[in-house]
Amino acid sequence: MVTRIAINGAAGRMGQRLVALGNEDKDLDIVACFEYSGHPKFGQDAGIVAGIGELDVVLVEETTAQYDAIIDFSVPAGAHAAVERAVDAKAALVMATTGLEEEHKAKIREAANVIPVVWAPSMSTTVNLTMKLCEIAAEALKDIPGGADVEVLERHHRFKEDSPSGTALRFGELIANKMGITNFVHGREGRPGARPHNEIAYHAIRTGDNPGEHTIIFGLLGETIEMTVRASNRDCYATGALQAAKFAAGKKPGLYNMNDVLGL
Ligand SMILES: NC(=O)C1=CN([C@@H]2O[C@H](COP(=O)(O)OP(=O)(O)OC[C@H]3O[C@@H](n4cnc5c(N)ncnc54)[C@H](OP(=O)(O)O)[C@@H]3O)[C@@H](O)[C@H]2O)C=CC1
Ligand SMILES: O=C(O)C1=N[C@H](C(=O)O)C[C@H](O)C1
Repeated sequence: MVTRIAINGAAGRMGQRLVALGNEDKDLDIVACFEYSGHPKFGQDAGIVAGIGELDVVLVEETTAQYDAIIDFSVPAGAHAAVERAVDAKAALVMATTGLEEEHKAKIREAANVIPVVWAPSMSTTVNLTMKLCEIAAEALKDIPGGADVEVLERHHRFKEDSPSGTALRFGELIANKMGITNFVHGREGRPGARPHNEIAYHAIRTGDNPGEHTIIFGLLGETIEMTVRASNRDCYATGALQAAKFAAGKKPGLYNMNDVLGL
């Protein structure tokens, strides 16, 4: 069965890869590509913008095309619009945008009462697998004598607008839940004093064109374990999101994550 998809933020870095890879997938049909009307590429063919030649799908704000799923990699305002579009169209929603405010998150949760929603800060297989591994480590180390200090480092391209990454925050949340940690800090400066155990620190690095890298450190007295997961390009996120769209289309309403999609 072919899944008809719409892509929101289609002229962006991720949007272009979704257009290119979605077009190669015989089980998918790209029927709509959304951008906001002020975008410099608005009205242009989405395939040309993505560098794959004409697709006959133009960057628009509205469409009469019917779609089974909408994939959103945009900005918070764009994500808000994507939720409304999905609910109006009774389509599945794949929500990938990070840096959302509580009002956007509440809207996504509310939408999941009426449509299927896959929502994840990273659509990458290896990132989601690393999250599982970190949960195992956190469970094993939570009561270790001397304590285990958890620090989450992330590196992304200089254009990234939110910080720390949604993925870093999710790593912290999952580990904190396992270890009973309640304090979170962002970097350190001055003289903060000895590190308390009940704390996870995030460190966000922004350089060049890095498509995404996360290192999770569990530091003990006498030994350290670190897990690093690194993207070589954006296709790991795009293929995951396309897989999520196929998974969600036709599912019953509810909130799903990439573990559901990937069977992790
Ligand atoms: N979950 C995951 O696996 C991943 C999530 N992400 C997240 O996806 C988001 C997008 O990343 P990326 O593609 O690198 O960012 P880009 O800025 O390259 O792309 C976002 C696109 O959305 C456009 N846009 C802005 N406002 C709207 C709107 N109201 N409606 C529709 N489109 C709009 C932007 O236009 P303009 O450039 O003019 O602002 C741009 O074309 C980020 O939040 C990022 O963190 C990224 C990779 C993986
Ligand atoms: O903006 C990006 O590029 C990425 N954003 C996501 C995040 O904030 O976690 C996922 C990925 O790391 C790439």
